[in-house]
Amino acid sequence: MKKISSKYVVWLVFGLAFMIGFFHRYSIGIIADPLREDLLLSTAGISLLSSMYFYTYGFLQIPCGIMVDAQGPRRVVLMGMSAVFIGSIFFALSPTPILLYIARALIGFGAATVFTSIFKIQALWFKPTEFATIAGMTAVIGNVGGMLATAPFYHLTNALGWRGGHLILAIITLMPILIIYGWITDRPPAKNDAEEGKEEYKKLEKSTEKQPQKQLQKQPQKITEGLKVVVSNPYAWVNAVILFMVFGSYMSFSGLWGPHFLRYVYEIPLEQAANLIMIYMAGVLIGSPAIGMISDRLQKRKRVLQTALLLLVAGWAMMILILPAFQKMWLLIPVLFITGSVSISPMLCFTNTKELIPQEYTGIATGFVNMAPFFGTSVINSLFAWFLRTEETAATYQAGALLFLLAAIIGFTASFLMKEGLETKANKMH
Ligand SMILES: NCCCC[C@H](N)C(=O)NCC(=O)O
Repeated sequence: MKKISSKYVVWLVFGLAFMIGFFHRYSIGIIADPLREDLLLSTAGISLLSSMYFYTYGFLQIPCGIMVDAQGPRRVVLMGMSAVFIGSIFFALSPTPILLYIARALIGFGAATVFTSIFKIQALWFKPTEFATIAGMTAVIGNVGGMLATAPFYHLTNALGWRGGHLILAIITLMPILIIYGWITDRPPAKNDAEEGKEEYKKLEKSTEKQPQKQLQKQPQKITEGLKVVVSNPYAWVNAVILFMVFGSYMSFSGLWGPHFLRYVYEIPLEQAANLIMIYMAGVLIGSPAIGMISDRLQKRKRVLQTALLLLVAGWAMMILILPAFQKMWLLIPVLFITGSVSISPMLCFTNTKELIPQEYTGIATGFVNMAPFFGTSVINSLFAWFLRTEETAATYQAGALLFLLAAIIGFTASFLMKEGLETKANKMH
């Protein structure tokens, strides 16, 4: 069977898998009420059900990265998406809450395989100077999945019920499984390397081992070596710290505290506050590829990220401290948009980590730094809740939101410790 040779099509198919994973991440809120009624779940039960995904997803990032480096992204995603497929069917047919939890954990496990895989695909198929742009697009495609899990999923489940909705999701999951199985290879066909023609691309290919997955299969000690290479790299830790702080705040604001912060601090109805979060998310969607493109054009990661993080500090300061004093709603809209667009700038940390670690360990490296935002979110969410322990007022929400400002300042400061990956690779080549 003729394999797909367009890197964009390959990326798009993996992107579809990423989108499905993101969809599941945010799907529980919409079906919480019917789940409560049908399976007698409490609020704590709903929260646990939603968290099952995050726990498995976060903890499995490094194991998934190891598998991706050892087995190649194609096999790992096939296995992962099959787990999502089976999990969706179990979810749809679950007669008891316990089976529902198991199904959700299975979905989380499957979805966890996709991010490290898509980054490996990007590393194997795209030129280093295209990497930040395509990584930015990956974040967009994921967020589109998250958006589809809101109103469109509401309408789907209104028509078919939560069980029917999950059966439809299972059918959609078959699409990337079948395409990847039949038409996708881990690496571009050899002739594509020649077609690329760029010196830089050829040199990079030479500088990395041709068949890393076979070697890893034969030498399990290479996995330990890969872990050592990644964990002992101080620059990978710097990127993890920035991701912990900035993505932790981004997920905490957009996923939990944002609407209530705006409601209390700007004295607006919750519905209007939720609409304003959409402005922040629009900033994320536009900022992600834009920042990646600027970074690829300038061939700089550190400087671009630093500029974005400085804007982020200014954005949070305006939103938390300055604008509430003046109650200028019209200014809040551009500030939210700009803060959203720079909140996503740490996508460059994934690109930077990938550039500092040999290509054979891209999976482990991506998995290692991708754990940080999940821990960051849970720590920031809990600390924020601490500020609200006695009462929920404008002052307590403002105090909690200062965590976002503090996290941005820490992220910005940490960015001075980053090392330019593109320069490092170029220097090694000469
Ligand atoms: N709204 C969720 C934030 C996601 C951050 C980022 N765009 C991303 O894709 N991270 C990787 C992941 O596995 O979630």
